[in-house]
Amino acid sequence: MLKITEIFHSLQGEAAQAGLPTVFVRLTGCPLRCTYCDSAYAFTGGDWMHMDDILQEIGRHGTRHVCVTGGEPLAQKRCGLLLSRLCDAGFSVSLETSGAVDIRQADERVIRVMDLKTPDSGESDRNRWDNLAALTPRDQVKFVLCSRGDYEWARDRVAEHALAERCEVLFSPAWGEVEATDLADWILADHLPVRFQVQLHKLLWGDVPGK
Ligand SMILES: C[S@@+](CC[C@H](N)C(=O)[O-])C[C@H]1O[C@@H](n2cnc3c(N)ncnc32)[C@H](O)[C@@H]1O
Ligand SMILES: Nc1nc2[nH]cc(C(=O)O)c2c(=O)[nH]1
Ligand code: SF4
Ligand SMILES: [Mg+2]
Repeated sequence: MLKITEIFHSLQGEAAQAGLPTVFVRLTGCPLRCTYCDSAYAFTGGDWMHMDDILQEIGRHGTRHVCVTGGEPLAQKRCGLLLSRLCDAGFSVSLETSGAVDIRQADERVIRVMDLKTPDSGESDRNRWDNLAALTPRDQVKFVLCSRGDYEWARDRVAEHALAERCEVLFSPAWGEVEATDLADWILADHLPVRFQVQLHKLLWGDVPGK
């Protein structure tokens, strides 16, 4: 059984798979409290669901892509099994996870999108830097930026850990906190080897749950 806040069908709005029709499974609960979190409604509540019922509900939407998110999905012990079952069923699976948990729990077939928490998130002390050793070229590291200071911090971490040589690196504005055009100009001025992204779903539908 897993505690689930919502299962919904939308366009992937984040990371390198942006734009692909995807089913989202949002697991309940998170040990972090990022200042900007747009999914705080998933901290509590939710419904316990059997693994088979989750798979059946996902299958009902008829998509190839599944994104497991939260809350912090890997905070639930059975999440690793869900990810493997989804891979076995032939889905292309991505996982949104904070850098605060051991990402080795996730099947290597999964595209792991690991968020490294910046100083202005308020949770950068929780980053598990040993996760970097587990990254493969199919994974992605994401920085969600609240300020110019966060940008410079992220830029320096990319260089320090040669992140762009390990996997794709994403820089995203925290919604409403950094101007997207400013971030784009900073990346270009510094010739950073990173992918700029904005939350496509919020451009399309606004900041609403279930989209
Ligand atoms: C809601 S979190 C769930 C997964 C996991 N807890 C994590 O933080 O990666 C999914 C992604 O949304 C990002 N996110 C949350 N609130 C955001 C906001 N206001 N603006 C931009 N990205 C945001 C997070 O940084 C994370 O990369
Ligand atoms: N459309 C859409 N794409 C997303 N990609 C990651 C999301 C998340 O909340 O983790 C998300 C979301 O909430 N909606
Ligand atoms: S780790 Fe993810 S779900 Fe948890 S508070 Fe931060 S952004 Fe929200
Ligand atoms: Mg979201």
